[in-house]
Amino acid sequence: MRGWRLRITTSALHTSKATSATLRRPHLSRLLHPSPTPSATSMADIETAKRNAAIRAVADHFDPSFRYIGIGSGTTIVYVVEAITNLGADTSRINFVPTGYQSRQVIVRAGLTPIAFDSLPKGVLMDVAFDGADEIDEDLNCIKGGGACLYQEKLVATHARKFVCVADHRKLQKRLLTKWPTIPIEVEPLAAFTVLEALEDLGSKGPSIREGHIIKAGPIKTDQDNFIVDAPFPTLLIPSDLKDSQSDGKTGRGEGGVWVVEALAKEIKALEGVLSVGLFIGFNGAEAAAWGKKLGGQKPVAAYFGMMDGEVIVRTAKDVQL
Ligand SMILES: O=C[C@H](O)[C@H](O)[C@H](O)COP(=O)(O)O
Repeated sequence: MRGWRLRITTSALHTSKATSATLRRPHLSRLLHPSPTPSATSMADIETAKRNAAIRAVADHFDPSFRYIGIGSGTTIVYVVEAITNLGADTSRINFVPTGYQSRQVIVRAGLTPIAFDSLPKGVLMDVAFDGADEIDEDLNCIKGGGACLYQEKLVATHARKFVCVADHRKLQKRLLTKWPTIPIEVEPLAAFTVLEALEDLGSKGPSIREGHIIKAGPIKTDQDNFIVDAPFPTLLIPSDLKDSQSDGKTGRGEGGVWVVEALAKEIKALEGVLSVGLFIGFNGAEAAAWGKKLGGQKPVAAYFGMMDGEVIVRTAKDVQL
C-alpha cells in the first residue's frame, strides 16, 4: 500500500448520488482498532497475544521440507516470520510467496527467499499460506483488507493446500462485522463512484473510499494501484442463522439489511470495477481437495487467536486434523 494524490474533477464529484458518502473521512482509527483505542499496556499485551498465536500456528503448520510457503500482510504476520526463523531450521530450499510490498519486505529482512506468485511452477500449490485477519467468524469466514492488502492475499490463499490464520483475541467473533466495522473492497478507481452507489443499493450505509493519514494526499492506493472502498453492513449471518429468520421470509439476500456472508460476497464481487472483496468465504483447502479441486480455498483450515491471558485458542475447520 502506498500514498496517492487524488485528482477528482468537479464533474466526477457531481455525477454520483454516492458523492456525499465518498467524501466523508473514514474513521481510520476505528479501522485499525475496532474496539476503543487500547492503552499502551494493552497494546503490548495484544502484541504478545499475536506472537503467542504465531508461535503455535508455526509449530502446528510449518515443516522445513516444504518448498513453497505463502506469507500474508499486516502486523501479525511479522510474528509468523519471526517464529519460522526462530526455529533455526534450514529454510534455504523454501520459497516464500509474498502478498504485497510489505509482506515481501518482511520476508527479505528475515533473510528468507521471496518468490513472486507468478513464478510458481505450473500446477504447483503452496504447501501452506499464513496470514492475519481482521475478523473471523464461527464458520471461519474472514474479513481481510484492513491494511489494504486483500487481492494478493486471496490469490495466495487459494493457491495453497492449506491457509492458516493468525490473530489476536479482538478478531475472534461469532459473526463478521461484529466489532470490525466495514468490508474492505478493492476497486478500480474509475469505477469507484458507481461501486459506492451499488453498495448503497445493496444496503450499505455510508460506504467510503479509504483515505490516507494525510488529508491532502487523498485516498490510499493498493499494490495494484486501486482504491479501497470500506462498506459498512449490518452483522453478517452464516447459513445456520437462516433457520431462525426463514419464518420472517428472510433468505439472507439483503431483505431488511440481512445478508448471509457468502451471498453478499458474491453480489459485491459481481459489480463491475471490483477486483476483490475482503470476505474470504467458501471452501477451505481441505474441502477443496476433497472435492477434487485443483486449487486451495479462501477460508483457513485453522485460525489461531492469542488471548490476553497468554492462552491460544484454535478454531479448526470441521474434519481437519492438525
Ligand atoms: O490488509 C491487510 C491484511 O488483510 C491483514 O492480514 C489484516 O488486516 C490483519 O492485519 P493485522 O495482522 O495487522 O491485524
